[in-house]
Amino acid sequence: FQPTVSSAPPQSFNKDYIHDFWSKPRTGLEVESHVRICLSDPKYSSEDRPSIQILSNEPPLLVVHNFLSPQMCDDIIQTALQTGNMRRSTVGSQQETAETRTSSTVWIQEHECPDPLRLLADKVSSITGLPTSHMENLQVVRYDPGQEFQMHTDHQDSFNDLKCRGRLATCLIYLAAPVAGGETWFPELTSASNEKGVLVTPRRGSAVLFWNTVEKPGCPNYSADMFLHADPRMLHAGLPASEGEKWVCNRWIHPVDFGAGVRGL
Ligand SMILES: O=C(O)CCC(=O)C(=O)O
Ligand SMILES: [Fe+2]
Repeated sequence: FQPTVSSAPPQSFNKDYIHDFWSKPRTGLEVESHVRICLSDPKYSSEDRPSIQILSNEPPLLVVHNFLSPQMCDDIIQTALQTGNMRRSTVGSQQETAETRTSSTVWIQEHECPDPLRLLADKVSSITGLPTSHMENLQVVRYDPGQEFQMHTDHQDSFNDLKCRGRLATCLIYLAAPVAGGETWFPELTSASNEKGVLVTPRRGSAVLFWNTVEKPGCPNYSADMFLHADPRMLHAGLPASEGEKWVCNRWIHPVDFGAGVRGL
């Protein structure tokens, strides 16, 4: 396989980004080489080399270290703070607060922090093969010690009723790592060497990428308006940190274009 990756400017989705790499199960080596090719575009040459870890190949779960530079992570955190709008995080399409999610959230738009957000969207687009116009605004989340996001899937079947449909894929980035704890835990992704599932340790600038739904673009009979089922294997939790702040941001990708003004769910 040889995915085509264009050097189009980030915001204009170029059809060359489209590839059907994720339409069938892949080996870890295939996933690694796909992601390496996507991120080897000359426009990323000034950045630190990404290093790719495949934590599960089916369903795919990967971590890309150096996805964003430390400076870009700080810029996103500063932008979030400057809005003065951080509020208790919510869950679900009704945006309700819940005891299961105790962090604070703010949504930021691309014009508020252009370079990091464009770069982030562009890389996610090239890896997933989905256009940047299918992405929600960036959700920035701060956890103080003891705060957490209990077990959940990022897609919920009720999202099918929304115009924007569901959250096909997630790119979660650690903007600041706590001193201790705060791992992201995927308990269903067990293997001989990982009986308790996969535990991802937060590291500043690292991205965690995964698909949330059983149906993926390019799969047989896939269409943008089909019913999307949450993949129960992708259950995960943000565990509480015991010391230090943890900051993350989420970029979620939908099967349809949001049109002008990408909003958060
Ligand atoms: O904070 C984490 O480690 C996970 C966050 C998460 O799963 C989410 O925001 O949907
Ligand atoms: Fe999540």
